[in-house]
Amino acid sequence: MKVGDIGNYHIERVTLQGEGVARPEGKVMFIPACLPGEDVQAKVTQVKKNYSRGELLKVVTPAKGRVDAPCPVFGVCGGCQLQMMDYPLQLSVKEEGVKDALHRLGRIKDAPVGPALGTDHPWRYRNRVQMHLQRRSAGSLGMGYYRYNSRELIEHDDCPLLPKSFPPVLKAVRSLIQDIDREGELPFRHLVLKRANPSEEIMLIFVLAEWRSQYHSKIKSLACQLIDKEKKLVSVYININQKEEGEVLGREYPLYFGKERLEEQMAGGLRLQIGPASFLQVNPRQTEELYRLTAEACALTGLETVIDAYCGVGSISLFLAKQCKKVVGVEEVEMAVEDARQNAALNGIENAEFLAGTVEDILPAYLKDGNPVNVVVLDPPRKGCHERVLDAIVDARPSRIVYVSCDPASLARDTSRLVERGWQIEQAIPVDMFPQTGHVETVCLLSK
Ligand SMILES: C[S@@+](CC[C@H](N)C(=O)[O-])C[C@H]1O[C@@H](n2cnc3c(N)ncnc32)[C@H](O)[C@@H]1O
Repeated sequence: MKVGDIGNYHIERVTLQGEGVARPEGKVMFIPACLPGEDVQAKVTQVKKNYSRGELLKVVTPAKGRVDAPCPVFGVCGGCQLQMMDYPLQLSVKEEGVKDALHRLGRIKDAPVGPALGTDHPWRYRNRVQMHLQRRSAGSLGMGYYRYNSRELIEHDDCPLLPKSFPPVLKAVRSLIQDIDREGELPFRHLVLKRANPSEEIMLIFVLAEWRSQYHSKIKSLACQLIDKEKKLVSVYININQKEEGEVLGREYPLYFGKERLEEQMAGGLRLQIGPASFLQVNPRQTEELYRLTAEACALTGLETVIDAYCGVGSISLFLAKQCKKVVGVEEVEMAVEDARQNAALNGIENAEFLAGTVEDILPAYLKDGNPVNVVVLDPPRKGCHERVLDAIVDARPSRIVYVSCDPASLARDTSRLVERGWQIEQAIPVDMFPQTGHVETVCLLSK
């Protein structure tokens, strides 16, 4: 096989990245945008020792579940991977993706997984978006997502995952920046929109490469005109991020206009104040399901002490507080911890305590001091938990660990460490928080 060869291939399965897997000559070949069971024609684009890659030329025999992707930039934009599948097939691919990670990466053969919990609203579900800004010339500003694995800007006015209220705000931002900053003086890098439910109020965060006092008047004019024009836009923040690569948001927030925080209200009546640096789950409907499953897995009787590690603004802690004796949240972003403390007060919750710092620093010391723990909830970012965290939890001997994961690979790695130490996966339920994309959340209950 060599680059440029054209051949017909049978797709055995699909990865969470939306790539079909074929096995020509016994070696793995990845071909994007294929469905399991399809016969396709593809051109070889890369040949490595253990695998190759191809470009899909034609679907020869389409499989059940193939649909036309509605978004015109699907396949080019890096945001979605599964739009060419109908929704039931997406759910089964996610369930298989979690099983495969636990079985193959975690070497946990008998983990009971699934079925994946879907949603009635697989479009326009996101309450947060990050857009990248690039100056094309002094008078013209590009705004969009990046192409997969690249920094090339893919411009598209109406991403079908965003709520209807976002595109008008994005258009107004672009046109006002072009009016107010004709010379291209302001070093914009990105912007972030966050939307609260059910008020639908929006916070806008402009990310700049640096801050200089002479930017103040232009920024003020931009923010005030935007807040005046877009009625749902109630808060504008400036964030400074000097790094070109990596995280979109930097640590400094030198300025804001309008409201300091948004307020999210959950179905059970829980109110959450959200600042600009605080994490908020992106799919509010499915978040309710995620937290309901988390609470079910915790099986609290009112007598337990719960640790909520990686707690953000305290959402899971406060969701569980009424069902347990005490909950202790740990979070590294100080602004989020301030939000969490305010949120406890706002909801009249007195049995929740929040500690600021990394879980790997705080939790081992906290548990070593002999503080009691019955149930541990872990909801780490994609990279998963530090080994120190898992060791400290094992030594503290809680009765349950509920691992809420947004990455099947790190879930597999971390749970396999726990399984090696005598823990057992009781159940792992994938929750589809991110329809059309290859991302999947999993609520995994472990006991000993
Ligand atoms: C997936 S979010 C979960 C937040 C929260 N449980 C929720 O449902 O909204 C992960 C959180 O962990 C925080 N975080 C990331 N790494 C951390 C670390 N090493 N120690 C403590 N917190 C961390 C992030 O700031 C973020 O708030």
